[in-house]
Amino acid sequence: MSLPLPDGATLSELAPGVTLLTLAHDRFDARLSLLGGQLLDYTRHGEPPLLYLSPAAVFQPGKAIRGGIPLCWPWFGAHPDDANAPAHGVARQQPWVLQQVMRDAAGFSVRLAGPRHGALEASLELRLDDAVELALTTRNHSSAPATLSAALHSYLALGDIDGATLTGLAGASYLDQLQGQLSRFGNEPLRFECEIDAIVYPEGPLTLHDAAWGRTVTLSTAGSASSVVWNPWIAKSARLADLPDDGYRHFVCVETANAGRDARRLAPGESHTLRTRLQAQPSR
Ligand SMILES: O=P(O)(O)OC[C@H]1O[C@H](O)[C@H](O)[C@@H](O)[C@@H]1O
Repeated sequence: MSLPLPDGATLSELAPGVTLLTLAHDRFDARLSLLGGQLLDYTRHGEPPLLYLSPAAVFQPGKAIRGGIPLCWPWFGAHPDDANAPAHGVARQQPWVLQQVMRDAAGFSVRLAGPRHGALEASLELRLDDAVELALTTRNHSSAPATLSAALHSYLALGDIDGATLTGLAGASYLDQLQGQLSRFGNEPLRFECEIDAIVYPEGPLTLHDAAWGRTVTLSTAGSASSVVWNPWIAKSARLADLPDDGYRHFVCVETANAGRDARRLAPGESHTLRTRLQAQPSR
């Protein structure tokens, strides 16, 4: 029996083996790929998109989709001891199972079951209304403790990288992944003027300010003490086949995470939820 879908929710095939859930609401439209359990876009009517989806993204089972909110799970970055394991874990290349779609006056709630990796099992809850909320839960089914790292790898769309800043990092420590160095931010907002790839340890919510579109996006998190800030800049954009050469101008990844020293140890039977809420607002 197929899953009952509320008004405004439809399933279709985006590409061979890639199922798409489209959500149409009076106030916004969104699309979610069951490959990767990945929100691809969310756009409030009359506003620019919240998320960047690369026009050169590849939609193919076994490949990660460049853009939206990929789920890095159950490890972030390179596997700690297997050089052949895929970067950012197994969740983003695998099909997730749609379990429930509900609609109310304000929006949609969606529940997905994710892949299992060893003793770890993932599930995802999404709430889409005036904001976007994701909760990625990991359960350890083993009788032994297990290590987890993860990220909600949101590609936040920008009108233009020029004039974009990130606030909420004053005095925060960070691991510069390009230099392999631990450092600390000063009090100035972070500007984007070159490649950046850092695991940051903020004390509170981060806000991305976009001068070109005159808006801010605030990320409120729970179950997380780290975020990853990434922009590939010019040379890396040119190297990435699934990103246009000027792609770096149109997004910054601000990824709510359990990464670096914020990786978690799950006791037998324990579960952990990594949560983020993305709220866009006009700049004041
Ligand atoms: O190209 P991907 O595997 O999707 O990774 C894209 C980026 O993801 C994160 O932000 C990492 O910190 C970066 O090191 C990586 O380059």
